[in-house]
Amino acid sequence: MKPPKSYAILTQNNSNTKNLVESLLKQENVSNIEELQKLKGLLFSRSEINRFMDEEERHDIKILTRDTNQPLKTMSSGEQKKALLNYLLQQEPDFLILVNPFDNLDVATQAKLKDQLNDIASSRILVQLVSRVDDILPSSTDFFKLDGDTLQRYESPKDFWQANQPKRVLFEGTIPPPLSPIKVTEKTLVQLKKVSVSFDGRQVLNQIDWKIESGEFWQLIGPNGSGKSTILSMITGDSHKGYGQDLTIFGQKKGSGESVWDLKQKIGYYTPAITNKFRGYHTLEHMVISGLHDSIGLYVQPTDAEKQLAKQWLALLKLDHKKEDYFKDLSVGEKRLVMMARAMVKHSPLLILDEPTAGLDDASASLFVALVNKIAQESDSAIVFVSHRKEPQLEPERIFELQPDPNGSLGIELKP
Ligand SMILES: Nc1ncnc2c1ncn2[C@@H]1O[C@H](COP(=O)(O)OP(=O)(O)OP(=O)(O)O)[C@@H](O)[C@H]1O
Repeated sequence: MKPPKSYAILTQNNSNTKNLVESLLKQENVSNIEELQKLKGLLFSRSEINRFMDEEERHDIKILTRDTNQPLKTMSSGEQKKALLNYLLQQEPDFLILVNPFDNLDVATQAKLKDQLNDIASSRILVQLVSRVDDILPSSTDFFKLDGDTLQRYESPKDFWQANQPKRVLFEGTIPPPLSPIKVTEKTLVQLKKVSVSFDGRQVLNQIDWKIESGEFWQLIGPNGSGKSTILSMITGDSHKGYGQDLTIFGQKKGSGESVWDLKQKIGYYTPAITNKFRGYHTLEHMVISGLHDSIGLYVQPTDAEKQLAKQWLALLKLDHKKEDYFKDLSVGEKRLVMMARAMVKHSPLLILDEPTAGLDDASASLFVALVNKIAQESDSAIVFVSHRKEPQLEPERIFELQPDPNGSLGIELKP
């Protein structure tokens, strides 16, 4: 018997992924993929995990975590995805829609999930929506590209692969300088000395020593659950686990009465999930300028200098023609690029980028990485780039790896 069809849909920055997914779930007719009409589909995506997380936090409804005490929010990405896939399969859907299934997963977990999905593909229809061509499953039988709302079908796999080889984006232009540089006197921005963290008696970090100095470009790597987010949240002040530890940030020992506002002022933080907080009517220009004020939206009239700066950043991202558009009307990929400018506009002394390329298409990821390299070269900001994916163009000077161990992860510096 022939295995079921497996559809691969390449999404790009302008793709209306949400509309397509909604139509498929509502069992509506979607042109070029009519065979799925009236079949029952379920969704495997980051947004579904977020929805279940919300249910848990707001209404105390535990669905994916029925069999454990641990809240979904505190699980590693691999643990969350596993829980969601099991839950979906129990409901025996006719087809599964997979949106960027490998994002946020470490290499070993990606390989495991890939095997599992290839197995599922032998008995169930899969519809993959992926923004990176490398993520397309070998089981794919039918190939598409989503351009806005238009689903374009390729005649053959060969046509698809010929048309969609990832291109390297070369970065042109220079990074706009900050309006008012933020002064830091310390050379050492962050220092962890023998930092150990445990949750519910389980040790996650074991005696971590790490020093981040002004202007350094670090990549932080480590498998799912090794403690990367735990370290970052101690640095940004979002976790109380830093107290009582030997952790010094911008010259101030954690727990010595440092101001969280002062800390936030000096740290630029970007993770794709932040994008969801900005749902109001903010123009792109105001979005970029709001990065100077650390606010969601702008409550004061921007100055001419601020407008000029926003214009330069938007030009760099080739989005200047949309500066008066509303942020909420952009595609996901375009939103990410604007959020990236927002995080960088101030030239914070420390810039933390937490899996920033997740969900971007190949061209935008390449642009993003080129921009980060450029910032590293041209500015005084220290950068910590967290990523599972090997971004071929990324040029970190130093790599810090968390290596899991039964007594908590060890922190080791690797050669780039
Ligand atoms: N508040 C918490 N309560 C219980 N366990 C937690 C809590 N926060 C984190 N953990 C656990 O600590 C471990 C490290 O989690 P962390 O999120 O720091 O890993 P990570 O390296 O960032 O993972 P990923 O790459 O998947 O994001 C995981 O096993 C997670 O389940």
